[in-house]
Amino acid sequence: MRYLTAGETHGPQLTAIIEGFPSNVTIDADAVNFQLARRQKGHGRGRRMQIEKDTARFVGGVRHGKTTGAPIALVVDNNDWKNWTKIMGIEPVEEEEAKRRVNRPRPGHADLNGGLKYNQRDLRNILERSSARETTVRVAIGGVARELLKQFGITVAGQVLRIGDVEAQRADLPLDELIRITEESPVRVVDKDAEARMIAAIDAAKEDGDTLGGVVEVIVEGVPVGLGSHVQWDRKLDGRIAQAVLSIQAFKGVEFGIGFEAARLRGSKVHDEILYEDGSFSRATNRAGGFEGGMTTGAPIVVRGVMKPISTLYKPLQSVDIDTKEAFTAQVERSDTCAVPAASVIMENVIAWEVANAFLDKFGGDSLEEIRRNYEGYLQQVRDY
Ligand SMILES: Cc1cc2nc3c(=O)[nH]c(=O)nc-3n(C[C@H](O)[C@H](O)[C@H](O)COP(=O)(O)O)c2cc1C
Ligand SMILES: C=C(O[C@@H]1CC(C(=O)O)=C[C@@H](OP(=O)(O)O)[C@H]1O)C(=O)O
Repeated sequence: MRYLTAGETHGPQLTAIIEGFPSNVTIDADAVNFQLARRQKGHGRGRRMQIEKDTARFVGGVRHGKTTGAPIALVVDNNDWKNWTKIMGIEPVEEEEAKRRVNRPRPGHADLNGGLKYNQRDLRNILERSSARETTVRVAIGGVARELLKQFGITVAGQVLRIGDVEAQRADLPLDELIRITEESPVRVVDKDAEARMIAAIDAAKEDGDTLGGVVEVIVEGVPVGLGSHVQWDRKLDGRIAQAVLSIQAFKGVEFGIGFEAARLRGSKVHDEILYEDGSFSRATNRAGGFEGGMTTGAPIVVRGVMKPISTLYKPLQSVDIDTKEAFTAQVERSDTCAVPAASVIMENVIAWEVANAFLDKFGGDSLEEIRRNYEGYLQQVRDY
């Protein structure tokens, strides 16, 4: 499977096309929209989230609630577009005022690199596309992927582990409970004490015109052994997941299982011993986070991602005016203070897509029925091994 997205943050809509999705999968539009609603929540978001009410509009590939095997096309409208029609319209505009030109690049955003690379003197042409607004459709795509995963009992959930210097106690709960509890938290944690301190830290950063990043953990349960492959670099599923996580705007690091901690431990404290009980293989621990050789071990996938602090600062950093080349502070665009809770939902959904894609690579078929036959045959092979 593959997908492409298009659209600008203040343009009319974000658009996605998914190619290669199998037929006969029930698409619960409410479940997809639930993912979009989750992405809009979280303490620390700016005013934009009050303007938008994101919903996915399916415009191809789904009929009477089921996929047909044709490309799935979906659209998320930007409510804010009505305030930007002149500035973001296709037609040329003359007045400088109507352009809302950006000429003082924000350190940490895509503005300067993008301007130089695409030879754009209005950095709005860069920020409009680099904006994390694009993640609306990626979350909708993840929501579609989850509809396939659901058929095979695969569940994805996330929690925030850190915001700035406040660390939350990691909750080790059944995933449905984790989803239910984090859903009620404005910072997507289970640890109530940390929740209060995280909210206070976000408020303090906002007060100072500053921003905060953090750490997010995502868990995938119900994956069979053997998704991904050791035989070719780009078929390693941990590698694909890492790329997907790092493709989320502002994500700068990724780790699996005990992750970077492995660097300071001996091998005996890192690897997961192999057991054979009740007719099947298992592991004493899951320090590897569900991967060996780029393939799933059958244990839950455990991935953490690091999000840097938002780069638009209301007390802006030093920058340079691209016209005069004079020192100036960076431009201030309406912005979030902290988007780590929202990013946890994005991370869940981009990972859901990668797992669904690897699932199809392994059990590939054009219809759900064909995939199910292949899947069940493989499970029998594993049982008989
Ligand atoms: C959910 C979410 C919301 C974001 N909101 C903002 C924002 O309001 N202002 C901002 O400057 N950056 C925001 N970002 C981060 C920028 O999009 C990102 O830093 C920029 O595209 C440059 O890419 P890079 O940080 O990956 O290098 C957000 C990121 C995410 C995931
Ligand atoms: C629109 C979203 O996030 C935006 C991501 C973003 C950025 O620079 O990445 C900048 C802000 O855009 P605006 O200036 O329109 O408020 C965020 O609100 C969203 O998540 O749906």
